[in-house]
Amino acid sequence: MAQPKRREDDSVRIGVVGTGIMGSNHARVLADLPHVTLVGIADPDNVQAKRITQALGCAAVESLTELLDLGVDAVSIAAPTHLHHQLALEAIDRGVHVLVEKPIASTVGQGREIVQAAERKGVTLMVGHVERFNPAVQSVKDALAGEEILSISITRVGPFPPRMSNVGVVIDLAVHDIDLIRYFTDSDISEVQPLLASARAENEDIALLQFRTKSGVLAQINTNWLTPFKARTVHVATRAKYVQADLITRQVSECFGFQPDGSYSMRHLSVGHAEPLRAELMAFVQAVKGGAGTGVTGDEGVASLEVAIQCLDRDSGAGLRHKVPPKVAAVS
Ligand SMILES: NC(=O)C1=CN([C@@H]2O[C@H](COP(=O)(O)OP(=O)(O)OC[C@H]3O[C@@H](n4cnc5c(N)ncnc54)[C@H](OP(=O)(O)O)[C@@H]3O)[C@@H](O)[C@H]2O)C=CC1
Ligand SMILES: O=C1CO[C@H](CO)[C@@H](O)[C@@H]1O
Repeated sequence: MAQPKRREDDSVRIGVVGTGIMGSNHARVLADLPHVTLVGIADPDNVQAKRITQALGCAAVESLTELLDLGVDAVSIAAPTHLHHQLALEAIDRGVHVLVEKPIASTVGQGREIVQAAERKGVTLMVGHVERFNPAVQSVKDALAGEEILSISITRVGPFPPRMSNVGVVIDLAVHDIDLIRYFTDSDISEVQPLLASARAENEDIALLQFRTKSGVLAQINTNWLTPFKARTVHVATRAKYVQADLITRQVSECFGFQPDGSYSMRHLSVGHAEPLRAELMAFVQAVKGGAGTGVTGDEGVASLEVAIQCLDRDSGAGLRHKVPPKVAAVS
């Protein structure tokens, strides 16, 4: 068994809440970060928590309350989305800094309550929109500096994650890209035109979303849980360039120098190698220690969730008719 990591004098004591896909990754990265002591992991599934804590050398507990009782400065909440509100409020109430996975909560009202509670208690609140720390996203953002953006098109598709419950593709996946559209344009979204359908899953699993930002940029998101492989691409047209990125392979290129005869030049852009989650958690630790934060704030998390909820509210509902009809029992 690995030895428990000793607390360094200036280290931040952090606990992880939830040891599913994302929580295991938070724990793995935090255990390896300088100036951090991974105190423990809370998950009602104690078998899973113990498996991870034995490898990382920290405590396994069954609830956030027990984790807080161990004495932590901060928690990273990676439990299912519908629990973010209750868990974040409990941690904040105990004066503990919070990184909460995206989306900040299930409803805008809950998200705002988390933001207000953090402000009242004077604790750091960050939302885990990890794509902001994807080096390919950084490269796109750099390429857009000083450009007049005209349109953005983002695709985020893949197979249905069987463990998924309570949320559909808009809240679970499109919220990443709503955040990216707001980030790339430095603008809020003012118009929303959604088309949703629920083909195989209980909640919407196909979403074609169109937006206009306050700054006048047109944007679209194509997301679904029907594609057998994962794809995440970004295309941005500006007055002078066309920037394209594959967020998985981290290849980013730009076309420029458009000529009247249709010819143009193209170049590949340099992209860093940092692990996005490590960069995000380092930013959180830095913010907890009083440094300037570079992560997504609670207000930004709420703003992106608000647009996602508008998409759900404004869809006509007609798409739900695409649902696979229940099998008719054979007549004997
Ligand atoms: N930023 C990103 O790219 C990603 C973000 N996420 C976000 O992370 C969050 C978790 O997703 P994911 O890891 O896929 O989900 P999982 O279902 O894989 O894991 C969630 C874990 O939390 C546990 N849990 C349930 N209730 C509690 C509780 N009260 N306290 C502590 N743990 C609890 C679950 O246990 P049990 O199974 O027993 O219920 C499960 O082990 C979601 O909000 C999701 O949106 C997810 C993937 C990527
Ligand atoms: O990006 C992601 C990968 O897929 C997961 C399941 O749909 C999401 O929760 C997550 O945000």
